[in-house]
Amino acid sequence: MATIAGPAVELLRQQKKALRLAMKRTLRNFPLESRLEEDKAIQKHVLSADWFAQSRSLCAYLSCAALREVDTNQIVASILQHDASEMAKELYVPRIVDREANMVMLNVSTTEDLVTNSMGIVEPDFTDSGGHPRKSVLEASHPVDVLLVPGLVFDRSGRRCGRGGGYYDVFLSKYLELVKDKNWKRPLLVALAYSVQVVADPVPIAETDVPVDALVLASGVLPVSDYAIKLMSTEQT
Ligand SMILES: Nc1nc2c(c(=O)[nH]1)N(C=O)[C@@H](CNc1ccc(C(=O)N[C@@H](CCC(=O)O)C(=O)O)cc1)CN2
Ligand SMILES: Nc1ncnc2c1ncn2[C@@H]1O[C@H](COP(=O)(O)OP(=O)(O)OP(=O)(O)O)[C@@H](O)[C@H]1O
Repeated sequence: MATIAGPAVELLRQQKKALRLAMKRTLRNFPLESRLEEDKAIQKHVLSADWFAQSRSLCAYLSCAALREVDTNQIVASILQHDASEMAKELYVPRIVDREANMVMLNVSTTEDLVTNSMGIVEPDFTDSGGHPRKSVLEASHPVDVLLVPGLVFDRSGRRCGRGGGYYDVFLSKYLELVKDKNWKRPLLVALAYSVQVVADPVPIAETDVPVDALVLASGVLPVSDYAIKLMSTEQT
């Protein structure tokens, strides 16, 4: 096996590296006004979706402007600033643990819980303001309904290429395993992407890459898995 897997793995690594480089260039050339326009439209689609309104617990990434990630500030603010008439939603956000692709999703209840780390990414501390450890989504007594994931390149089948850390792939495989073990309802994996981040050719993937169920684009919500098509069928673009 090793004689076959070796060169194949190396080829895939090179293909992904080239794809990431090309997409970073594309994003640099994507005009700011278009980016802001799409940020607004994408977040509006999320905020007005039934699957979002009905969700009680979510994981979401905290967008990094320098990385030109689709903005999640309005979504995060909306989750944290529910008014008395609405049911509160629980939010978990990523926190890097080490350089070995380990990441946890920690519960936060206010934007004051978030601080910018050395990589320019906003993250929560491991402990809350009272010094108590924050709850990890892996320790929660119930599953999240929706996971909003970042990424660099996507195709229309939901294949995803991230920044190369493997953080999301490792976390998602762990989390989906837990969901299966507990017999929980599977969460919807939803990626937010600018129009230029969806490519026509299939994104090269390995067995460990976890595809998403749906993409939210400026043009609308695009469910891609059978699971998402069933759950989001009224919202296809
Ligand atoms: N907003 C956000 N939070 C996240 C992620 C993410 O992609 N976006 N992650 C998802 O994994 C984890 C952090 N992983 C990261 C991986 C790479 C870079 C980064 O700055 N990469 C540079 C290149 C750095 C280099 O090659 O030396 C880049 O992509 O331009 C940032 C975060 C957890 N939190
Ligand atoms: N479930 C997993 N278990 C162990 N290693 C993994 C797993 N998933 C990915 N990796 C490893 O992580 C590294 C980066 O993977 P990949 O290129 O798929 O990351 P990415 O999707 O770009 O990043 P991210 O998931 O952080 O957005 C690879 O060496 C890959 O083998």
